[in-house]
Amino acid sequence: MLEPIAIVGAGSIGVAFAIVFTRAGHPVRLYDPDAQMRAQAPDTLHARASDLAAAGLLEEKPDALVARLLVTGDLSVAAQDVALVIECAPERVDIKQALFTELDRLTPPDAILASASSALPASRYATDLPGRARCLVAHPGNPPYLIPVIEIVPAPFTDPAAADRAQALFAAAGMLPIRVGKEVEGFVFNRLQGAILREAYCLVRDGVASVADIDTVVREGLGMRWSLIGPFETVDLNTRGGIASHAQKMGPAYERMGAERGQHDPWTSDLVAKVDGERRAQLPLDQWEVRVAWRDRALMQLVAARRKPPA
Ligand SMILES: NC(=O)C1=CN([C@@H]2O[C@H](COP(=O)(O)OP(=O)(O)OC[C@H]3O[C@@H](n4cnc5c(N)ncnc54)[C@H](O)[C@@H]3O)[C@@H](O)[C@H]2O)C=CC1
Ligand SMILES: O=C(O)[C@@H](O)C(=O)[C@H](O)[C@@H](O)CO
Repeated sequence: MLEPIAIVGAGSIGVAFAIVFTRAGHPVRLYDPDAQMRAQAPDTLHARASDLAAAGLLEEKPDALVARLLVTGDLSVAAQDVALVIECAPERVDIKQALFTELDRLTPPDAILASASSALPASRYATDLPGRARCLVAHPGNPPYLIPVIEIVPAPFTDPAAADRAQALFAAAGMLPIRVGKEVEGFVFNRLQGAILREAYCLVRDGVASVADIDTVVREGLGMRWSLIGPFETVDLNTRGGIASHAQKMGPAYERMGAERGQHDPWTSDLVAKVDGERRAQLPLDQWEVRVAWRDRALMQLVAARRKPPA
């Protein structure tokens, strides 16, 4: 029997995490103070699991996942003998602080207390807890049962073993944990998303493009490549000579664009050398043509898959 998992908050992300962990075979205790959210959670989980099954993405019947779910309005019931708590309550420090204080009292001392927070580091609400060493952020992309990356964000006081344990639990449940090295607001996922959103809002404000057209540029352009390769690999493969050549050619233009928005973070030669060094360790330049051809074959498969009518 796999360890029980507690999920606190039965909204969009809480129910999505309930799918992740019931699908992985864990008993899941889902807590919410709102009776209506509690009442609708099993049906929502069953409906999403049925969609997963129809897409060929679920190896069990949806009923099997619901059978592992216990929904409760009693936090102490949810917290009993769990290995991991995922807090999915509203994005408010006061609510998270109150919950972490209660969970620190109610859970076994070795249970990991993880917040799904979009931007609030654990040091904003766990610093004063006796059990703070087991507290951290585990920030998913929505929905986590389809988007595998999850950011494990330790606070300065988090025990590295607790972060390791959290990564192991999420990885065993089929997710792709990355360790964020420093506590910053918004971590990596939402800082990158925020950078794009800030520019997109400016482009709409200044009458440069419509909301729909900006979404098209990302969906039918940047996003197609980014669903296969990340932003650094994208420009590395776009430019003969790799990312160092890209920085030389495009760096001044990107610096001017940043200055327009009041941002002055130059791509210094040391920074470019660091980025280029990491890229060359992943892809020696003598393999550049081979990888470019791979990229195009992967894009061809993506284009072909998108042409297939949905089941
Ligand atoms: N929706 C998204 O795309 C993502 C959200 N998150 C984060 O996950 C957390 C939850 O977000 P959503 O699921 O979107 O919110 P939501 O509004 O869908 O659900 C929040 C749930 O928390 C419950 N709740 C309210 N007070 C509570 C309390 N004191 N204790 C326990 N539960 C309480 C509500 O009844 C509701 O069911 C937030 O911190 C959010 O920033 C993280 C990644 C993606
Ligand atoms: O975009 C996502 O899935 C996450 O990074 C989020 O944190 C939320 O969408 C956030 O931006 C709004 O709740």
